[in-house]
Amino acid sequence: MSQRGRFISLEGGEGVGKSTQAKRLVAALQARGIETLLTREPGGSAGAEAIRALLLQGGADRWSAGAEALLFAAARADHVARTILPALDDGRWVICDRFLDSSIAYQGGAGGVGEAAIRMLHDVGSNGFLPDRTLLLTLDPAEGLAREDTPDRIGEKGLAYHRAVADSFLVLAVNDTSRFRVVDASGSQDMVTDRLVAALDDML
Ligand SMILES: Nc1ncnc2c1ncn2[C@@H]1O[C@H](COP(=O)(O)OP(=O)(O)OP(=O)(O)O)[C@@H](O)[C@H]1O
Ligand SMILES: Cc1cn([C@H]2C[C@H](O)[C@@H](COP(=O)(O)O)O2)c(=O)[nH]c1=O
Repeated sequence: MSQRGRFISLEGGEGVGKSTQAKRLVAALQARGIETLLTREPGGSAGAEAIRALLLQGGADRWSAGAEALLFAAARADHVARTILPALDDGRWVICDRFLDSSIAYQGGAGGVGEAAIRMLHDVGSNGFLPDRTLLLTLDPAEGLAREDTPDRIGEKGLAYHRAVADSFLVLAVNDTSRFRVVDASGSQDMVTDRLVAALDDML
């Protein structure tokens, strides 16, 4: 039987480079002979991708923060059960572009739902399942938003909301230094990839 894979999430605000770096990280791991699956949230399974369309299209006030939290938790439950756990059980590593901490920072912190409520929904939907390591990419939110050509429904919520998201992410990282690594997202893409690989060094 193969050894269980590792589950790595990439987190951070809008435009910090998560999607770019998730692909680069997969390439770096595969170059080391590690079979790796790239996935994302919201999405990553058929049901979760259908919920993604509901969440990211429409006007900024289409959903309340509470309704958003429920939809993200439902999408995550499907994604964990149908995509993430089977890949880990097969021995593959999973790189996930956003996971639970996005819900805590966006809906829980900036949206005002609260961290405890988000964790409770995650307990119900996904048995409280957590990444082995979370890489938090940090960049000034104004710089990140300026990189986005076509912001989605949540990306359009305004700078104050996104500053609150960035603050919430940092609090999470400071409070759980065993799971989180904070990685500077400024500089060239190569520089950021090198920092991310270094932040996984002890697992390689
Ligand atoms: N190190 C970098 N320096 C400058 N631009 C970058 C860097 N990394 C990525 N970008 C560019 O910034 C934009 C956003 O990158 P990307 O989509 O990877 O960010 P993201 O964090 O996944 O965004 P989102 O929050 O919307 O998911 C893209 O145009 C990308 O090419
Ligand atoms: C998982 C998750 C995501 N969000 C927000 C963050 C972004 O604005 C979008 C996802 O877009 P991306 O370009 O694919 O990163 O959704 C959120 O508010 N809560 C979450 O749990």
